[in-house]
Amino acid sequence: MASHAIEVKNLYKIFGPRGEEYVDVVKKGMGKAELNEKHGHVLGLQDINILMPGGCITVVMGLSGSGKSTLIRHINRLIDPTAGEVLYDGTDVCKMNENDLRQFRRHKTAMVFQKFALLPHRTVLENTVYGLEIQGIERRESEKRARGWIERVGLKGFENHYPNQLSGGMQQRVGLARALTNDADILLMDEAYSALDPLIRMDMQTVLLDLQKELKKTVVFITHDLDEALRLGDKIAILRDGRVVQQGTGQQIVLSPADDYITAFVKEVNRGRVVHVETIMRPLSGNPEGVSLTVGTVLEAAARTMTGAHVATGHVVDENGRAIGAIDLQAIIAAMVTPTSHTDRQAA
Ligand SMILES: Nc1ncnc2c1ncn2[C@@H]1O[C@H](COP(=O)(O)OP(=O)(O)OP(=O)(O)O)[C@@H](O)[C@H]1O
Repeated sequence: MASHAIEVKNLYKIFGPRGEEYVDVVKKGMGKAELNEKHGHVLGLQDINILMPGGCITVVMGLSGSGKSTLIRHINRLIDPTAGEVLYDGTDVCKMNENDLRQFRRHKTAMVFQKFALLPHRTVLENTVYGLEIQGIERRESEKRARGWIERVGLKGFENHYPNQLSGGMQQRVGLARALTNDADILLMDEAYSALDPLIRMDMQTVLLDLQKELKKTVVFITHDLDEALRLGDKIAILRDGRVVQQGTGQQIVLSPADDYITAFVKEVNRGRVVHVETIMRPLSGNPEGVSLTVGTVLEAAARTMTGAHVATGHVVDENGRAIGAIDLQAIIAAMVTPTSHTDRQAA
């Protein structure tokens, strides 16, 4: 069975007329500044290797100019790589012929943009059916599907409104409904929520997480916001200057930042709301003691439960209620305290 995973392998993008000529020097260690200075070419991405598992949300995070948009645009080949592969279910998107690429883009991928990209003269319904219209799907069927998704994203009753009659959050819901109506396996979201107010942004994150529980699409989500990355990402890849500096689960990144750059990024994160009890539990020795904490409970909630029950010990249980580890309040508090730097942590 197809896994619907996306595998980015040894990907390089060097912007400029003779990018291919400089792949080797970059491989040998020439950095972005030197390449620009000596050869007038821009190093967009270098040696990117990321497995984006099917049915999961992979977040690509990084500051402005780190290469996030360049990377996501390779997935539906809006940009051709200078070297490397982008495999989807084993097929290299970069080698598809024109017809296969058109089919892939139309049927397998859908994009959600920061600026919504809605057609202003079309209503919510007409914007949502647009993709199906292009595919030549019969109106009755396309409208039925569109109305279903409009309802799912919480816009029932707004079908006949125009984009300028809607708030930013509502417009982004239309963008999401339009993308989902396509029924594509891959959802590409490029800074989709970055223009929204914080509360609306949280709402939209919740909408995506709720839908994803059921839809299990392969989502690639670009953001420069770590809180958003930690909330949404089953997996997070952090880019800097066109390179992946660290990839893993949010917890791995917060607990074991790969270098001082990532440490600085995660410093302000409330680890109590990110790290799960199973991550820091120790093996059970003897009978389970204290309060029972289900896998997935975050440290802050665990500490609250223990304090409420006036105990300093607990055990972690799996989905079936089986005890799988032990934990105590002291370990929880220790894990909630942020290490000062990567170097300090290594020395500790
Ligand atoms: N068409 C292009 N020609 C030349 N350089 C480019 C081109 N597109 C992107 N770049 C450069 O590639 C690097 C990565 O850019 P990219 O837009 O992918 O970063 P980003 O992380 O998405 O940034 P932002 O968050 O600001 O959108 C930057 O140095 C950028 O200037």
